[in-house]
Amino acid sequence: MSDSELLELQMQGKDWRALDKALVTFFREQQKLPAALALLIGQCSFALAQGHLCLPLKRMPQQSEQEWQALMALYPDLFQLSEDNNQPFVYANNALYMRRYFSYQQQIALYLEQSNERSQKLRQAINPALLNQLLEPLFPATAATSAAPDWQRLSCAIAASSSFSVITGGPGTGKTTTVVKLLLVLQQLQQQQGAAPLTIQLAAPTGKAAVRLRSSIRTTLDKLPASAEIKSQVPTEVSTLHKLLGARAQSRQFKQNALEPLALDLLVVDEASMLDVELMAALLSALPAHARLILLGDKDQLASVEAGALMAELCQWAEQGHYWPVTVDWLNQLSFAAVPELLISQQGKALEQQIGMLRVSHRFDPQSGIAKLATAVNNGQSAEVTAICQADYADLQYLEAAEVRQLKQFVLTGQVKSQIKDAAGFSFYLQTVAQSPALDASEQAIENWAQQVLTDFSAFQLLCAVRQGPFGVEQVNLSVEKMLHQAGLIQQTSQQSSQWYAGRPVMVTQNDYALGLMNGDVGICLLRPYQGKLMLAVAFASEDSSKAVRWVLPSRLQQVETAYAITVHKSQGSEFRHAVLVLPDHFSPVLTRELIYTGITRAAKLFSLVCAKPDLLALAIEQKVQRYGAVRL
Ligand SMILES: Nc1ncnc2c1ncn2[C@@H]1O[C@H](COP(=O)(O)OP(=O)(O)OP(=O)(O)O)[C@@H](O)[C@H]1O
Repeated sequence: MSDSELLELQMQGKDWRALDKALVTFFREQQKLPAALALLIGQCSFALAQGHLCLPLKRMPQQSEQEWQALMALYPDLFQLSEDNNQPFVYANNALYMRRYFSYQQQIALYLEQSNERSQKLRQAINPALLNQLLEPLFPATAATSAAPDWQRLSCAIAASSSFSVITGGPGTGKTTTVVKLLLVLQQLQQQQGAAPLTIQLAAPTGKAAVRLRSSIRTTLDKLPASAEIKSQVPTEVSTLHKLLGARAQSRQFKQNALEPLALDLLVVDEASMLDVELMAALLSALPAHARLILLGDKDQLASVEAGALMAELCQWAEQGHYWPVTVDWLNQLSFAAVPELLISQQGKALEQQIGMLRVSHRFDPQSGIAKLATAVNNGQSAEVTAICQADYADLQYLEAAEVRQLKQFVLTGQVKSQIKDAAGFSFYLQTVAQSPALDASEQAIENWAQQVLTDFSAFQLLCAVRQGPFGVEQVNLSVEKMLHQAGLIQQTSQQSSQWYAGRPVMVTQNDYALGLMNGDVGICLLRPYQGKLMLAVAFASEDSSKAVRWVLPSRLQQVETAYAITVHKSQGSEFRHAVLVLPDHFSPVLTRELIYTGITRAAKLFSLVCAKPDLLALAIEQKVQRYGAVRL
């Protein structure tokens, strides 16, 4: 097929977004581009939609790389090949970038390079004996730590002596616990050196993740051995990154930037797998030069919806360690058990010396169904995954359903196996919704009830892999509503004249700065008493610790979707007592190992897998996310 025919096909087809097509039309008209280059630009723009930072030219086999370069060289105002004239496209690392994304990549790479140097100096300046003394009460020796290194202790030491560091680990491996201990260690170091306490800020990419981190920091801090004075120097408030950076409506620019940097000495960002390169670049711009940055997250989770796979890339070698012998000598001074030789590598990069991986889950017994399933999925063992699904685990249910309506009973009770307690289907939270307080109830009683509804709702969540089709988020939500309506648990559905009814869960789909609601926030519509009458209002968990619930009038919520089912992407940063992953009946490129792993690890106690077409599970597990572009050059 000729370039013109291929271009025509894409311009008329469904793959490219309207934005990709508009870009091609614009440059074709402005620059009289030949079809081949127009196709290249269209594919480069479309690559971003798929999460890539760039388009490697090897993905455009119509011409050799030299031929592409020669073609691009004919349009020096459009393509940067050597000299930088602020052209909209940049050719580098055998790939074509849109300038903005090339700049983000360069900025992050430069930061990593500079922080490597700063970290090496910092590590040399810290006395291991003093550090050991501070680690001792927080990470005492146990039978386990004499047999294998205590990775929480060592990750804490790594982060304490780094300007930039990452602590990665699966669910319940103690990322929060470790970081709270780290903050106590750092504040004690300051005290011992007669320096002022560090100004620390905690942040997360979504409101839900921020609320979760806040409550888990508080519980952790209470339990730890440290003086009240030192504990008071560890913040318990957690902000969303957008709030911290001062996001502005209708603008990509933040209030805090290189000219107005954040007033802090140390920033901890949780759920870092959700960070995309644009947000990371904005964060780095706003970070004062002396400040430390610590990222927490699970490297195996789905990458951000936007371009880049930052966390996976930073932690590319975390599993293997890739620690230099000198790093291991240093770590061994702080460890009860020696770091295994397998984790030593002369070839490791400076970045790897700043990464700690937590390797033991304290939430899931390694013999539990959830832990075994998550591991088998991560290792790509599809036969093992099928066997685990069929086996009899108390925390795992497997259900095949060729049509959504077969899920009716399951949606109400959450139960497949009769011996499983607390499976909590949707009838669980709807019972709480029905127990509304009396008309003259106090505001506190109303708030307590709404808070209980929100908690009970998070006991059961359907997670869909896709949006469209019979098992996609949209159809599943409609079907569930119908089932709950037929069961008399809700009074109407959102398809009726007024979309709003008591019990309707909704997810915000766009940041609304005026209302203070962020994309991904979940609220529940309730019939609440107000001045002697009943009125519909939507309750959201409050990020502000002074109150538990924030009320918003339904009429003010323009960008929301019903949320009995949400996509796995949107569930990142959240945890549900019983998480249900619903796989579709057709293959889709979004079905990947990372997606299945992310779905499974949203479950705190019970995980159910619903398969419309069982063979798709193995296919999905064999498919790993691949994203082009690299921040570590
Ligand atoms: N070394 C340990 N020994 C025993 N229990 C621990 C240890 N570390 C953490 N825990 C417990 O394990 C649970 C999970 O810890 P934590 O919340 O720190 O993990 P996380 O990795 O941040 O989890 P999440 O997956 O929610 O991000 C908590 O109840 C915590 O108290």
